[in-house]
Formats: sequence, structure tokens, C-alpha cells
Amino acid sequence: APSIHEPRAAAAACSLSSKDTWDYIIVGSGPAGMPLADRLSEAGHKVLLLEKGPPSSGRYGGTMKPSWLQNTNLTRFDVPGLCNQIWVDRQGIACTDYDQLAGCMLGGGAAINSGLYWKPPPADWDTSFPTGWKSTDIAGAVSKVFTRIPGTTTPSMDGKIYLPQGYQLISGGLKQAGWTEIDANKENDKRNKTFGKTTYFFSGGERGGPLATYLLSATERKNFAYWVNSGVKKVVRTGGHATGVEVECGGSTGVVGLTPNTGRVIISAGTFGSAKILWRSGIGSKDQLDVVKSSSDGSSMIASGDWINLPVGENLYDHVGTDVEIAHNSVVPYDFYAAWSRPNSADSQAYLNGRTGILAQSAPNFGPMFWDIVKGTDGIDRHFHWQARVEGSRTGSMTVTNYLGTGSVSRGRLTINNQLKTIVSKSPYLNSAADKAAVVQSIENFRNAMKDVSGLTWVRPTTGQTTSAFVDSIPATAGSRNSNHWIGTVKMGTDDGRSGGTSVVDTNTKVYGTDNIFVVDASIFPGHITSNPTAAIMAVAEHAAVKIQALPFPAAS
Ligand SMILES: Cc1cc2nc3c(=O)[nH]c(=O)nc-3n(C[C@H](O)[C@H](O)[C@H](O)COP(=O)(O)OP(=O)(O)OC[C@H]3O[C@@H](n4cnc5c(N)ncnc54)[C@H](O)[C@@H]3O)c2cc1C
Repeated sequence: APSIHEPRAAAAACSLSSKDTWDYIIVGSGPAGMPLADRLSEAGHKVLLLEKGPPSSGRYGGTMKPSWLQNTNLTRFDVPGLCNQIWVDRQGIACTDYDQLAGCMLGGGAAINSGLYWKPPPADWDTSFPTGWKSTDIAGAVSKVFTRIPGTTTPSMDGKIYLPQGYQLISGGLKQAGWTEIDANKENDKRNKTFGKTTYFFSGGERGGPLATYLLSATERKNFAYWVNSGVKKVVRTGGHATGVEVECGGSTGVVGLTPNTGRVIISAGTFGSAKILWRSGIGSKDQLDVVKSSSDGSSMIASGDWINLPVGENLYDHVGTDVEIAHNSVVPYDFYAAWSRPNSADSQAYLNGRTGILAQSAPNFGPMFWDIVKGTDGIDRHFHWQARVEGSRTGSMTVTNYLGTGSVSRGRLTINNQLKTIVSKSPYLNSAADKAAVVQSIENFRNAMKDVSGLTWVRPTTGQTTSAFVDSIPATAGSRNSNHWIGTVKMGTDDGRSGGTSVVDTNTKVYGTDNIFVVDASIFPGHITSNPTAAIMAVAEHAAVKIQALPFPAAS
């Protein structure tokens, strides 16, 4: 078997009694936390990464696996073809304190997701990000990410794509209709009436990605430590200055300290987790802080005179997902769920022996991906990413998801309840007529493109159904539309939320009203981007690492 999958340093035991202090405490080990851990430790800072979940990849001591992986140090998180398991078994993996799915384990979403990996088109940054974060500003950071993790369209180590019939069906139809085939991550500026193969962040026939690159090199440094099963309750602060974080681990709670005066905390706990930590730290709007005050946190919460009034939880957004379904007798299904308990033995052996075959591809056989831009009735361009997969209600079915991203104006709201659970209390989907009209138009475009494909059946929408009636028939709720691409609850921008603006962090990712509390992850995205967000989140982390280190320290008190 390939030898790339060597066991690595396991996490250090959490030590709440230690008087050790840290230059940087990073909270959360997702696609943002891992690059930050690497870049800050590389620069020589003393860095602690705190992760509330357990280890994932076998490389870090993870153990969750089906029986056919028993004699390997691979886990379910290392084998791309097992990623579907999250839909039937998420015990001990998914965060239990959110009303939506998110990965609470080492690697965060990058340990459980499908590994779909896209270099953002320039419009993603230029449409909603502030000055200093436009496409030309962030190009260097994007390039660092793709140098570190080039990505691949052929994850199987023999360079073949397995069961490509679904890809061929749809790409053939699009080509016939005049759409252009592109190499998506080389031609990332061509995202209109184009299609391409699925790109994954996988490497060596395994999940790879940031767990196998950024986190790996961080663990090789003596000035870096990471603790798992260590959840941060709140930032401990005096006024706007953090002195440490309060951590729960091993059945105890204690404070881990920052280096006096110069220490910094970076919250990278994701769209739900970062908002929650801010609220518990007395940072947010009064209505939400009052809820925290009424919870089990109440007696130890920072005094209301020290609350920092910021619009945490507003600006919530997710890609609006609309599934259509087509069927064709050329399409060959594969049972990725069966790969858990009764894998096809030729496929499991091919995987174990050489990291080849269908199990090196992400479940459930994605592709093609295609892109479309629709001008909204309000004059704003809406960018669509379409994602096809071999899955559906009948043999030969493909479900094709239409994601509305860049240009969308609909927003929702995240709140917290007095059980300290985060709730999507206002749905972010299609609450603008222009967004809805653009989705309808984009689906029309796909229906038209496929109309000459012989033998194709439309399952959803049915042939006689108008696209508008079809879009209206799907509730605009997270249950029916969610894409798991949540962003925006800790918005970055120049309009300080303390004085009526919409932003929670400034363009250095520093929380307004504080001098050493930063947030870096999907939550700071001001607006959505075109495709699945992991690559963009890593680029944001690379860019933020440079900006944060360039900041002067506050004057010593
Ligand atoms: C099922 C699924 C499939 C997806 N597929 C794709 C895909 O194919 N491609 C793609 O690009 N994107 C995909 N996504 C989305 C992508 O994974 C997320 O957008 C991304 O992981 C968000 O990164 P983040 O760093 O902001 O937060 P997260 O990945 O959520 O990481 C946050 C980390 O912080 C930890 N944490 C939270 N609270 C605390 C606390 N209080 N103390 C300590 N640690 C804490 C969490 O355990 C977690 O490890 C998918 C998401 C899901 C759920």
C-alpha cells in the first residue's frame, strides 16, 4: 500500500492547571484554523490550537472505521468513498449544539465533506469583500493554498475516473447546447455557460486536504500544540483585551492564558461556533446577550456594562440549493452506503492495495460541475454553480443541484437559545424576488440545454411543470434548501457594527471594540461565493495570517 499515510503526533493532553501562556490561541481546527496554525507556528509564534471534537484521520489517532479498514490506520474520514456515511451515522461527529449539520472533530468540515475544491473566480471577492480583500489583494493567498493543495480531477491513483457515464451524459448535453468545457481551477475566471470535471482536494488516493498538509506541518513544530476534545466556552477579557480562553476538557473547566500584552486569540469555530463563542463572551446584540444571561452561563457571564454591542448572527447565508432530477438508462449507480458494511470486495481490495478505484472518488460520484451567470431583475449578476451526482429516486437517476451564490441578496439570521443551542431563526433562502427569478432562469437554462439529449427523462421538474411552479413548490427552509455552506454571521467590513453598521470584524479580522480578539473562518464572509467554500476559506485564513501578524501590539498596560 502507498506509504503516505504515516501516523503522526497525537494531540497533547489538555492541561488546565498549566501556567503556560500562548502567543496565539486558535479556537477550532476547520479549513480556517489549520492554515492559521501552520502559518503562525511557521513564523515562530507559540501557538495552541483548541478543538472541541475528537481526532478524525487515522494520522492523528482517529479510530472511527468500518471493519474492512481494521488492520490499517485509515478511518472513515480518510477514504473518499466513505464520506456518504455522514448522512446515516453522525454520532460523535456532528456538533450537537447547532440546529444544522457541522463537523465537530479535528479538521471540522474538511474532515467530513466531499472534498469538492474550487479556485474562486475573481467576482467572488470583488462582489462582496471589502478593500484589501478584492481578487487582486487575495491572489497571493489563493496561490499559496493551491501550491500547498493542488487538487485533482482523478483521485484514483491509476489516474482513471470510475463510472463516468453520468458525467458523459450531462457534459455531452451541455456541449451540444453550446456550453464550453473548462479546466475549472486553471480557468477560474470562466464561470459562465461552462462545465468541467469534479476537482477534489484529495491526494494519494485519500482525503488529504488541509489535514494532510497545513495541520501536518504545524504538528512537526515544537512551538505548536493542539488539544482535542477541548471546547472553548468563552474568551476571558478585561474590556476589549483578551487575557485567555475558558476551556472545558477532561471533565474540568479552566482558563488557558495568552502571553501577557502581546497574546492574541483567533476564533475559527465556524459560522455557528464562532458566533456562539462571541455571544458567550458578551459580544453581540443585547437581545442575544440577554438570552445567554438567562442560561446556565448567566452567573459567570461578563457584566453587562462590558458587553460589546455588535450584530453577531445577522447576515447569515448559505447557498440556496435547488435539486432537479433527471434519468437516463446509460447512467450506472453505485451503492456507496453498502461500501461501509459490505463493500464490493474487488473495490475494497483495489483501494487497500493501491488506493485505486471508485472508493478513491467522493461519494456519491459527482460530476459534471457547471456554471452559469444570470443578470438579476435588479441589475445584479447572480452566479450559479451546478453540481451533478449519480443518486436519485430511480435507477439511472442523477440529482443535479443548483446553487445560487455570488450576487444573491437574501439573508437570514442566526440566534441562540437559553440551552445555548444556535438556531437558524430566519431562513436565508430566496427572500428576494430577484434571487428567486434568477434561480428560475438558471433552471430554465439547464432544461433548455438538455432538451435535445435523446432518451433523457425529467423526474423533477416533470416535463409539463413550469420552472417557476417547480421552484415555488420547494419550501425556502433549511430542511429543503440547505447546502451546508453557511457563512456570514460575523461579517467583515468597514462599517463598525457598534455604531449602526453591519460588520462585526474589521478588515484585519479583529472584532470591533477589542484589541486582540480575531475571527477568521466562513463566518466573516460578507457575501457568498460561487462554489463550495473550503478553498476560499483557506485563502481567507492565509490572507488573515499575514494581516494579523502585521498589526502592532496594543500598548502594555
Ligand atoms: C456534509 C458536508 C459536506 C460539505 N461538502 C463540501 C465540499 O465538498 N466542498 C467544500 O468546499 N465545502 C463543503 N462543505 C462546507 C465546508 O466543509 C465548510 O464550509 C467549512 O468546513 C467551514 O469551515 P470553517 O473553518 O469556517 O468551520 P468548520 O469547518 O465548521 O470548523 C470549525 C471547527 O471548530 C470547532 N469548534 C466549534 N466550536 C468550538 C469551540 N467552542 N471550541 C473548540 N472548537 C470548536 C469544530 O469542532 C470544528 O472543528 C460541506 C459541509 C458539510 C457539513
